[in-house]
Amino acid sequence: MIAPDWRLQALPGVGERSVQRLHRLNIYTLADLLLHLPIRYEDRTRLRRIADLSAGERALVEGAIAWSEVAQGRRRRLLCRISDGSGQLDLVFFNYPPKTAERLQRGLWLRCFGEVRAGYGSLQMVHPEYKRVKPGDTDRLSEALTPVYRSTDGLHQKKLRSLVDVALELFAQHGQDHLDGSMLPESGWPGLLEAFQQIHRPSPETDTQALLEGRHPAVQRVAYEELLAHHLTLRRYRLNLHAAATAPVLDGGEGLAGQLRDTLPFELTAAQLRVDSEVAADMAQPSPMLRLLQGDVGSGKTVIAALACARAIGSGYQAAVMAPTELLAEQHWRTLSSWLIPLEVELAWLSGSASTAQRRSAMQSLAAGRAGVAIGTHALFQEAVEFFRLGLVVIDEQHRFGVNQRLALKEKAGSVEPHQLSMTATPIPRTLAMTIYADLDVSLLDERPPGRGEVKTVAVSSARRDEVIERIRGALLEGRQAYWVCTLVEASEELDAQAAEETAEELARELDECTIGLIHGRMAAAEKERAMAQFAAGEIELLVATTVIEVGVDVANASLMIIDNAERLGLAQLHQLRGRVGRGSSASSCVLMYHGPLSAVSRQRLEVMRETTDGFVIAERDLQIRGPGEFLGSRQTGDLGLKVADLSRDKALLDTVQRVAGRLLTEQPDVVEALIERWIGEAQRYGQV
Ligand SMILES: Nc1ncnc2c1ncn2[C@@H]1O[C@H](COP(=O)(O)OP(=O)(O)OP(=O)(O)O)[C@@H](O)[C@H]1O
Repeated sequence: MIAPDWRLQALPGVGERSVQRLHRLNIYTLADLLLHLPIRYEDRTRLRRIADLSAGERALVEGAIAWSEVAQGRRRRLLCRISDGSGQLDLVFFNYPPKTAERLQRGLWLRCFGEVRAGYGSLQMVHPEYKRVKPGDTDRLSEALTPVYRSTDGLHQKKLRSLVDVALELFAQHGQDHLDGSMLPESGWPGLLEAFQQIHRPSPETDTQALLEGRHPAVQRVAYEELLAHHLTLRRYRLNLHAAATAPVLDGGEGLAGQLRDTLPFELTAAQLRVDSEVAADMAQPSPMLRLLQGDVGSGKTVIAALACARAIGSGYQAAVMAPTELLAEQHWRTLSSWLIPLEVELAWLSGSASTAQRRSAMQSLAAGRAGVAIGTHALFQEAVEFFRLGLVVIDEQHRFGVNQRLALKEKAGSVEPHQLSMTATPIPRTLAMTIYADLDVSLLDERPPGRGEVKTVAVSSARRDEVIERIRGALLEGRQAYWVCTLVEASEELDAQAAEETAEELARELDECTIGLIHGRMAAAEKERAMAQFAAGEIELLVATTVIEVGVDVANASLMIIDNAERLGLAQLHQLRGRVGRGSSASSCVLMYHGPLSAVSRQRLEVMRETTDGFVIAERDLQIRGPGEFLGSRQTGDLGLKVADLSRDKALLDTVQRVAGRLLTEQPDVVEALIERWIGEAQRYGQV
């Protein structure tokens, strides 16, 4: 602990209202205050001569009031001219309190801080901060640059500054630096207290740009400690979990899993066999499995999930399969039904489009233990779904669920902890995965099932749209199917849906001999399902879609994809979309159609897409081009709850974070506890991360 009482309420002058306001800024403890970094700095350490000022800068000046007057006009304003002997500056106040005009009388010596602007014939400051001082009294000038923080209504900069002051003071008195030089990635970094002082109270010579951009060693030092604390929290969580015998031992399902393998229409790949045995070994343990299955698009993750379900059911337990969208849940339901119903497994389908009666009957069959597998979207599982004996949870598309959802799920299983298998089609570079998913074991499906056609990718300008249309016509005439993906153009789903509708109409005119279908996020679940089913059955030849089809959609006969406005998408999303073709044996193509001149980043992305179809290579390149923010989606990085560290800016720190974390966990558990306590807080705060 840094201070005896670390809550905000314990601070002098902090009442319930201030606490509420601080919460709005995500500040819950004194540590959070220290991690609330300035967004800019102001220099109030030295007085400037008025003659030296120029418009646009913020400066501290002083001078005697030469005259002041109330100017009537469209808006009444108080004008007050000060002079320091070198020059003159006008102070302008609108809507000023009546007392101000009385107070600011000729002859008074004022010290002002504000932004200098060009006025009529002279420089001015509008609404400067000001105070009366004695001429020449420079003793009380600040010694450090003045930080400006992101704030909220009713919480003034002054108040925030004084709270940070108190936090710094308490840290200086009670705070301990737990990391010695050998645990830091670089020598010469400041200690923690010094780092906070340099950030919140920098000396006038400090390179503030480096501070604001996070390159400064002081910010790096804090970011490093924050990353370390997060990583330790996840690793400790995993260690504790492994030590606890709270999960059911699911080792009785080999028979059912074997039957499933025998009835599949294909042989498992070597990678699938390996991952299946990793999963089986975990499930046979009395500590809960927390495994992340990373498989590139089309690598065959669903069958791994099905085998895991079979193992749970064969051991007398139930499984839940959760998907991020209705569309995907529906697809899982179709696939798993076709594989498991022949083995006499009952499935409960918690569809959003099912009638209340159907839903109720599915829930009853789950509660009574008749249904072995429940399938639905994440939202549906949050409702009052009761299980008879839940032993396994499969979560598809890991990166769409934050850490909290991961943890909240456990509650469904009562006193036992279900085994958990997460699946993601977004390959995550190793260092990143190890840092942000340190609580999970990772399995890789790094092999595509045999017999898949190659996907050729081209980038074309929208000026060549006519050629693209002809290409679609050709493919459809050969009996193939195609996707036309409209990417996010408008800020709203509604406008996007509209744009997709218009595109579909346009294409219907241009390709009038073809059957064209439409699917977008604003359609009712049942309508979407119908469109998808028709496409899967070959009744629709060209499917115009928004990015709702990004994940999971699996139609082997579709061998051409046009991505319109491809320059707007990140690599991960492009890769996902492209993964919808090349799922059958015929050769496929993906046309990335771009509009207008390309930015350097877009050009690089399209090049990467042309060069490779390997998701892991793409992920690495994505990280190089843009960093993990875009790569994981801002939600995911946001969900990590990092305040200072930035995974893309600070990726060079991650190796040391892992190495030092390993050492601390084995050699200095007390330091581990202290770091977690200080930066992450107690177990319930972990839930908020
Ligand atoms: N070993 C295999 N041999 C042949 N086909 C396979 C094999 N494994 C899976 N498949 C088939 O490959 C297709 C893709 O599998 P699946 O939908 O599980 O992929 P995925 O990993 O979920 O991909 P995505 O993330 O892109 O949706 C399915 O039609 C599936 O039946």
